[in-house]
Amino acid sequence: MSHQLPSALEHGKELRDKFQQEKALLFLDFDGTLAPIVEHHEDAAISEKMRDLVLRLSKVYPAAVVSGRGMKDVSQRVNIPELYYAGSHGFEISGPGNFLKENDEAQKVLPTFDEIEPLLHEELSDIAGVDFERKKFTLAIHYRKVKEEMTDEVHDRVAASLKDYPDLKKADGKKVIEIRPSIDWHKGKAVEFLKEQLGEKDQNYSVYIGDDVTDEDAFKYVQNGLGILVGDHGHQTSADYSLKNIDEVEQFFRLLLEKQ
Ligand SMILES: O=P(O)(O)OC[C@H]1O[C@H](O[C@H]2O[C@H](CO)[C@@H](O)[C@H](O)[C@H]2O)[C@H](O)[C@@H](O)[C@@H]1O
Repeated sequence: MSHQLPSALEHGKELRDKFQQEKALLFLDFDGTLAPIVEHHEDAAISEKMRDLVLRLSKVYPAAVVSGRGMKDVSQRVNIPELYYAGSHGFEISGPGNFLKENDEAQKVLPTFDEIEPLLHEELSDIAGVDFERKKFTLAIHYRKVKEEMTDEVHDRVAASLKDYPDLKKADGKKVIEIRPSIDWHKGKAVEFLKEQLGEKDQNYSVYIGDDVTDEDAFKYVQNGLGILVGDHGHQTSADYSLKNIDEVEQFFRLLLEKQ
């Protein structure tokens, strides 16, 4: 839980010195970290203030955005062309100079997504408030607007439908079920892959900032560096520091930019 973690803001100056010394690489989640959580996923937006901070930071620390959103979607929302973007929880990665890397194994699962998506629409059609978001390599089923007493039913029906599809698996996020390929790939592995693209040789100290359970894959997997949890997702965390909310993320970014 995040309240057991030291505050990244309170330790800001020592962290800034460490990041400078280690020439840190910066990995940033989008929803809940750069953009506030909102009722409808299509309305999520990064503020001009935050965009400017991320742009300035990326000139000091090579940076990537690592998101559960589709790669195009998140890159358009952030709209800083100089950055790398890992979308669909890392299954698709883009970067400057038309860099594009899609997970080959996940490509083979695309027809299964096409098959199960209409079935799930049908299966959940009588539950008000369910909202689908298809990303290239993952399918989100949002239940933020579903009545509290019906959310277990959404989980149960999705789990039951997935029994016939061993090449897909279910993961949880904030008021969302994420259906992903049953492949050993996640945000943490995407970060390891991105280190090669972003850093110079031997530059692999990574700072990962995220708010959701799916960011735990990155907190756990990132060996050399540290994780900062934004807010509290209600589960155990492998992060090293915490920030209370997006305002604190902004303050932390400002602090990192001091003395440059
Ligand atoms: O990895 P992230 O960049 O944090 O993306 C995780 C999911 O974020 C989005 O859903 C979440 O944010 C929505 C907008 O605030 C909110 O309405 C929803 O309840 C949250 O789960 C996005 O829509 C998903 O595709 C991402 O996987």
